[in-house]
Amino acid sequence: MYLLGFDVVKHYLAKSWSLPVLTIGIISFAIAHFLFTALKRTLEYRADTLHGREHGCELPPELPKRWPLGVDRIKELWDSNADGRLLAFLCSIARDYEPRNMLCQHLLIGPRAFHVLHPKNVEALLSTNFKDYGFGVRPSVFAPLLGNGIFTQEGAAWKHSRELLRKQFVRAQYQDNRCFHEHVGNLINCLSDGHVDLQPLFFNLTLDVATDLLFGRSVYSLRADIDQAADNREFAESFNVAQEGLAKRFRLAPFHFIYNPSAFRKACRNVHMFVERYIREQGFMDKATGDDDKAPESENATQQDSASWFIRQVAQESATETDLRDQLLNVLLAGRDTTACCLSWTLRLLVRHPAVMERLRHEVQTVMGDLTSPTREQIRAMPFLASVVKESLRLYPPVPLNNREAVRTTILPTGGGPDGTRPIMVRKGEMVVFSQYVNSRRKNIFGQDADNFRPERWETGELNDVGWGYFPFIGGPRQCLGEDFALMEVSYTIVRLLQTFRTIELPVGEKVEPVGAERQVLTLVLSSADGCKVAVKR
Ligand code: HEM
Repeated sequence: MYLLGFDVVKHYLAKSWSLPVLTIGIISFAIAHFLFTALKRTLEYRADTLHGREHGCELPPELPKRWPLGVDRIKELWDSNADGRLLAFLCSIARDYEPRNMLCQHLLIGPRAFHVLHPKNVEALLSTNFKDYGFGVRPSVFAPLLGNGIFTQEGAAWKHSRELLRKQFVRAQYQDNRCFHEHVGNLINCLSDGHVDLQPLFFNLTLDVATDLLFGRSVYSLRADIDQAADNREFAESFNVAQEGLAKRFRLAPFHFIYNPSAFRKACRNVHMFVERYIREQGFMDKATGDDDKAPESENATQQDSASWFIRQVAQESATETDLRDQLLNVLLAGRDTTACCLSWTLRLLVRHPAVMERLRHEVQTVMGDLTSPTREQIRAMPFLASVVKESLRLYPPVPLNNREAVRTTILPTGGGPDGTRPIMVRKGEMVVFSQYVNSRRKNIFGQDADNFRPERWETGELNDVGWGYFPFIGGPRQCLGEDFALMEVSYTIVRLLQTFRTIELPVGEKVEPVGAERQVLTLVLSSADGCKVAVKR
């Protein structure tokens, strides 16, 4: 075909009159293509408008703005982000829409974006009309580090990855807590009586645990000052740099390609080489694993069997070494920072609420007595601990802000029109933003004390019908696969810290601000700008 086309072009060029004819032909084709596309878009737009009218759709109000194109709003957004208070700013806007639970805004550049607050709209977005939405530019933002894995895929490829990984996570739920024991021990060994910032240590902990689970080999970043191997250290550092790069690209969204410095590329390369080398050394792609593999729950399984079991199972269904590498890195990214942030915010809240800390200590002591190393059953017998973590995830969801892009024109069930009850049409290519952080502070969802840390609200039954008002792990088909694992890791760590240290309290002179008033760092996840400083005593 190609050669045939080439011959035709050559034939025309050979004739003296052919060049102008060719030029006119190309210009005519371009104009025809433009007109055809414009006509197609106009017809689609009209058909969508009609569809919206038939369903009684109306737009929600626009975000009030003083300057053309809402430049004032964009500036406010920028300033509040630089000040570490972007989410507080979004909450202040949402307050104006409280009774309707819906707002709409136009971005300076790019398509219209709807910010949904109403639980019915969140449900439509993440569950009922799941198929109408995609990730937009997310896959290409994350591609340099994550390639092609569950976190970046959509459609059939995502379904395959989801099924593959889901099986491993279901099995992982039967595991005992051996996977946490060693690393939480290393964390505790880093702490001596006195003041410490727990936040960076929690990031090390969750990296060590996640690499152990996924690769069958921890990078032991908590042993960096003792005996961490050089290649592990290089991996841990490179992974941090690569992840910071992804966060920067994420903020640039459609212009993410602008950010691709050599340090970022080098960090991604190092991470890839580390994982590939390990896959090759262990022969994960060569060994056909089968039923005789000792599953982690089997009685004869050793710690090593449990540790490399995950990677062997994923290897079995990965076509190439790169596929396997990408899947592992996707899960590592999904599970590492999120869990560290949850731990950090929970401890920050606990030291600022001594009565809650005291009640939690009492529960841990009652269930555990003199036993250390809590089992899954023991952790499940601590309902107050579960409420504390749930409340911390409500006020500080590690993924506080998220979005989807409509892949076809679709409808949100409520929030449009003057009384805020009409459905809203979302046209193909428009964005929908959703935020657990903002929703968590809605008084018409969580009551008058929505801003306060009160774990008891999860015990009284007052939130039995909260439904899609609470979604820190989102929900629907793309619900977090690591939820159970993360909750176990967080709970295990808190129990061990409380058992080891007689007191864990706010250091003298540390600020006590109202919940949500502190400075925050928003990357892909939400962390505290001032860390998690505590005073510990054995
Ligand atoms: C407190 C800790 C965690 C929180 C709050 C959390 C939250 C989330 C959220 C909000 C998503 C959806 C992202 C989106 O689609 O835009 C997600 C997806 C995911 N999470 Fe988690 N996560 C946590 C821990 C973990 C852990 C420990 C793992 C694994 C070890 C993990 C594995 C995954 C995976 C594989 C997905 C992708 C699911 C899919 O797209 O089908 N997460 N998580």
